[in-house]
Amino acid sequence: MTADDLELADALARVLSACAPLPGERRALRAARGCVLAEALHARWAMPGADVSTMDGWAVRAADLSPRTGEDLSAGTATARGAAATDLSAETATPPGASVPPADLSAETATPPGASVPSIDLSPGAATIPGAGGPRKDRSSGTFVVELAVVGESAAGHPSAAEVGPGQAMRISTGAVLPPGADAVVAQEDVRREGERLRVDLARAGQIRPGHFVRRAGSDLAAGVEILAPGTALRPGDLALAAGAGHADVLVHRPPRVAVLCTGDELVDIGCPPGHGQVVSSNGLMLALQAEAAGADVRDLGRVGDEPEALRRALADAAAGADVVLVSGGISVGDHDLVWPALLALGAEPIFRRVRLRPGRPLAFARLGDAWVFALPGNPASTYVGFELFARPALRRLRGHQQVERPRRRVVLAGPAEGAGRRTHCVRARLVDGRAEPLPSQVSGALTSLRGCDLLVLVPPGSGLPAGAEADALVLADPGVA
Ligand SMILES: Nc1nc2c(c(=O)[nH]1)N[C@H]1C(S)=C(S)[C@@H](COP(=O)(O)OP(=O)(O)OC[C@H]3O[C@@H](n4cnc5c(N)ncnc54)[C@H](O)[C@@H]3O)O[C@H]1N2
Ligand code: MOO
Repeated sequence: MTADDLELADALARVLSACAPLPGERRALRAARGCVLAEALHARWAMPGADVSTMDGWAVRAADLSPRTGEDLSAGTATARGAAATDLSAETATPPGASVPPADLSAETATPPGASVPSIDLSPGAATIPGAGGPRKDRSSGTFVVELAVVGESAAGHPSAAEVGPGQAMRISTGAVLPPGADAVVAQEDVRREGERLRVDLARAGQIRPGHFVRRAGSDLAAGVEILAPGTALRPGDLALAAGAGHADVLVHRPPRVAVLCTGDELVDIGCPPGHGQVVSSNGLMLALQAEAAGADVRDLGRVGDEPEALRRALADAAAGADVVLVSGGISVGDHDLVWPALLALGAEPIFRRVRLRPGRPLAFARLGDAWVFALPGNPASTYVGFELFARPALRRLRGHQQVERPRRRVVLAGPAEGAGRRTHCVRARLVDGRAEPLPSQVSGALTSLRGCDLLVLVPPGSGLPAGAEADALVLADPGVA
């Protein structure tokens, strides 16, 4: 027997248990935004594929700029006391007055576990700063410098096979592969090039440890790891990740095909001035847009009059090739409400006929051929609410989403909300200063009862709620965001 007069949760449970994610189809990445993955994606290679520089500068051996093991830091001739820390020559980029950036010791540049890190104390008062080529105190600036010989270049897309030997430095650009022999990068702001010599100001460059300004091979992703799980709703960043990790297309759940049909002799097309007793058919537009926003491919079948044979044909046509049919109007009990009898005449399997909801009580759900049919009441707010509460979760389930309902939020009412007796009253509201302000009209036949609607406040069965009371609400969109 057809279920009738269901509680909201019961009706939704029946809808969701009926609908399962649609089969997968392969899509180019460019066409997969918003789709839901039907497979696990793995990285086809490590990222980055090699050690690369994170700065424009010079590839060096960190040991050349660090104290040698066992060196007596206290007995040297050079002293850091009073050393000026900045080199404001033309080649350095730091503007006058700007502070010298500290060495980048973030996770990305940090020394790998197990590597030994010689420490250099560059503070005023520290004794000596040895270096491979012999760090020396610059007489004019008073700072400690290491001089390195310039050898070649590694540019992005043009790796160098040449080795950086002790006492040497190679020009390197951001994203370029670290050449053999080098294990760190000094930013170009921290050095001065003098012909074929490179002068590294140690007070300015800070501690240069192996891995400094280097993004290690595989530090982002190791080859073979899972990058995106099945069920992921794909966003631009996810698709970029898939591309970078070696994928040009993805297996996603096929989007549901939705047919939209409006019924009623009184309806006229959008753009036509209604005659006496006529109404512009706005529900078809609204449902098509709501379904598209839920990720469906929509076929708008326009309108059909209140004539049984024509209605049966239109419904059969709508169901052919559709996963979901959204039909508006003609689902109440009047002499001209012909949708339910037409569905039964077509052999549809009824699932439920009515829900304890206002607006949207005469709302039916059935299976016709291979399509799920939502017969939504014709009043515009009833159509809208019925779609949001039942059809949208169904479309999202078909599309493969795990989260199918609108986010729920506990809200405080800025004004009283009327109750609907034995029914849950789905009050349309705006979000104003964090509170739910019921729209002035709650008439289900009034289009203004949808204007600027941010929230559907679920007022439980009963006599209603006063201003200041709390209730659950479905959040339709961020305020002001389409
Ligand atoms: N005796 C009873 N009468 C009604 C009951 C009931 O329980 N017993 N329920 C009422 C409730 S609640 C609703 S909701 C409506 C639903 O009726 P229908 O689904 O049959 O809708 P229609 O009669 O076709 O239209 C209602 C209303 O909406 C306008 N409409 C219809 N289609 C469109 C469209 N495409 N675009 C814009 N507006 C549309 C239509 O002109 C009517 O004004 O039944 C109550 N009656
Ligand atoms: O159920 Mo109706 O949708 O209240 O107007």
